[in-house]
Amino acid sequence: MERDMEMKQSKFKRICVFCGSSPGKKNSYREAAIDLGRELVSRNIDLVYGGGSIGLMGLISQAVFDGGRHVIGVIPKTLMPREITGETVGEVKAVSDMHQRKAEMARQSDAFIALPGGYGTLEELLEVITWAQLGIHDKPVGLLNVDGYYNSLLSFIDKAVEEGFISPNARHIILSAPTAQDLVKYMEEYEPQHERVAPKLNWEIEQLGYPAKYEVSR
Ligand SMILES: CC(C)=CCNc1ncnc2c1ncn2[C@@H]1O[C@H](COP(=O)(O)O)[C@@H](O)[C@H]1O
Repeated sequence: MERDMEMKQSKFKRICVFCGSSPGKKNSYREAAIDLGRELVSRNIDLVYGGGSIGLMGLISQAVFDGGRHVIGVIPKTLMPREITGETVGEVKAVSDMHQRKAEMARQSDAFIALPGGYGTLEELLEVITWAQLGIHDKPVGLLNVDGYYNSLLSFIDKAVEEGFISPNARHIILSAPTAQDLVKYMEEYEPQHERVAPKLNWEIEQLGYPAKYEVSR
């Protein structure tokens, strides 16, 4: 038993989860959000997410909070009224806008996972993939492909590789699996394979809003 716990100890301290502000139609989406929350708890991983209690965001944050791990909700001031996003469990970090929210979520986390979601989730997911491609970070990005929800996105990405718009190396940035257990395991084993195109520090400063004293001259 003790050995099991030991084996489950993660190299990640905090994972950022992007997910729908809606619950989706199938039970499996809601179950996957809770299951991922419990997987993080079992590996002693804290959660960073977009704040609030609506949709899958609410389910995962509650599961991680109930499991006794730290939850950080990063939420723009304009979305803070409870009638918009509901109650946030754990720590709340208020930011000024959506851009700052993404930068702060990225800065706080060691890896990213996308559960099923809509435009917001896709936008957040594609942004961290793009940042990885550019060498802004080298944190693993995982897609929890619940009931094949993301099959068409993955096919589209394969098409983009085939047509020469995404390099085969950059295709490896996205890890995917149908269950939280397998996904986190793959992410633990991830080694970046894509080439870096920019000096890392410059990008970090510009994109992730690092303190001005580190600013580089142009
Ligand atoms: C005004 C309005 C429609 C509010 C809905 N309430 C919301 N509250 C907090 N974050 C949200 C909300 N809607 C979208 N997001 C952001 O977009 C992502 C989910 O969007 P979506 O449901 O996949 O597309 C979340 O990770 C979150 O960062």
